[in-house]
Amino acid sequence: MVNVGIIGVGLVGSELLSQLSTHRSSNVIPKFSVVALKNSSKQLLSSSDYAPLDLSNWKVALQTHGATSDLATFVEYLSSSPTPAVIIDNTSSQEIASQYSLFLRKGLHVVTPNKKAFSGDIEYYKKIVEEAEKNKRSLLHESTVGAGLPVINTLNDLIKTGDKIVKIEGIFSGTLSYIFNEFSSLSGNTKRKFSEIVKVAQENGYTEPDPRDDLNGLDVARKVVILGRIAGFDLDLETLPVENIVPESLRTLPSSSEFMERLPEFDHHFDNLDQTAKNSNQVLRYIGIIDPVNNEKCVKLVSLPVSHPFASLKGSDNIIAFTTQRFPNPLIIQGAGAGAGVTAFGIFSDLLKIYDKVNA
Ligand SMILES: NC(=O)C1=CN([C@@H]2O[C@H](COP(=O)(O)OP(=O)(O)OC[C@H]3O[C@@H](n4cnc5c(N)ncnc54)[C@H](OP(=O)(O)O)[C@@H]3O)[C@@H](O)[C@H]2O)C=CC1
Ligand SMILES: N[C@@H](CC=O)C(=O)O
Ligand code: NA
Repeated sequence: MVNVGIIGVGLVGSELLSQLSTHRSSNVIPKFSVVALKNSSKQLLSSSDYAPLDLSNWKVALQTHGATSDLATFVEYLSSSPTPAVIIDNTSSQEIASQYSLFLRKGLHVVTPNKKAFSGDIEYYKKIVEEAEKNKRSLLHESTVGAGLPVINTLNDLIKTGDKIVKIEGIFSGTLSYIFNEFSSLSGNTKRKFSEIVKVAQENGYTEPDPRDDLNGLDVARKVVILGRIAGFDLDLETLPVENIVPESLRTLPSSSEFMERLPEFDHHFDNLDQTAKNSNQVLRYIGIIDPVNNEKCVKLVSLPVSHPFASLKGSDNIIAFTTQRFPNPLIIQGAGAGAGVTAFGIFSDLLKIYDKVNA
């Protein structure tokens, strides 16, 4: 049995709990026991015998019986588990990401869709990767790129088996994929306004808590940095060229709701960009590139001909193309790259890897 503590029970965390609960009830011998839950104000720990929490009622239990949130107590409880324990960080918090080093030293495995630790300070990134290895603990983050799509796993396998990366490029944002697939096409469908499409992306659970973190290119930049580092390039958010498509006067608005209210003022601006692309029979797409051969590493909005593979995506699909020494015709991964269900799937598949490892 692997004991699990979950920090962050928002969109992704709630879906993960639902998937774990279904898994538990359909397996004769359960693999996981969720013994601790936490959001930013409350936490719920099981008893000293680490009995599984009742997942049919966790929201009410956390709200009514939860103690005041305290990370030190939470970590102490999990690290005293008599069986292997995993901490899952389903937040986008820098504060939690900066504690992975402690979690690993306390003997916990770490699984997360939070990109901060892997795309932030490079020394901290190297330190936690080393600490995981030294302490023989897993530090898995498949859902940080392409949600549940097997992107990190594939890249790790390519690198560990000695392949050489020639180029990585793709559409790495479910939000920006959805927005431009809907907004910029050459088909004659009745066109929706840019701001309306952003709103639907938010309602569908694709966006970051503040959609400006998608539109400013930062979320894509983080993913490019994460893949670049795994591929052996010391990429940094500070130096990576990033095209920010948030209209300048909306960048400093204090809340995401104010931003969403004012975005319609710029619908004509996005219409103009689209029209310019259309004039040369092209569509707009937001892409990321790591191309060491041509020394190009960046994220940007581009116009592509409709015959380009990135131009024909659907919904929130991501597409990631790895060109390598062994795959001169790129190895391509494509599918839904955002949303609670597919993100929780990636976290769950990381958890299963840990279960298999500790039971090997
Ligand atoms: N949505 C998607 O498609 C994808 C999301 N991700 C990543 O998944 C993560 C979660 O996203 P999502 O579920 O949409 O986010 P939400 O905002 O819905 O949920 C975040 C959760 O984290 C909790 N939280 C925030 N800060 C802290 C803290 N310091 N201590 C304890 N709890 C905290 C919040 O608690 P409270 O409510 O009390 O503040 C809330 O429960 C993010 O890192 C995101 O980038 C990755 C891939 C795809
Ligand atoms: N906001 C992100 C969610 C996944 O990382 C996206 O749109 O891709
Ligand atoms: Na992934």
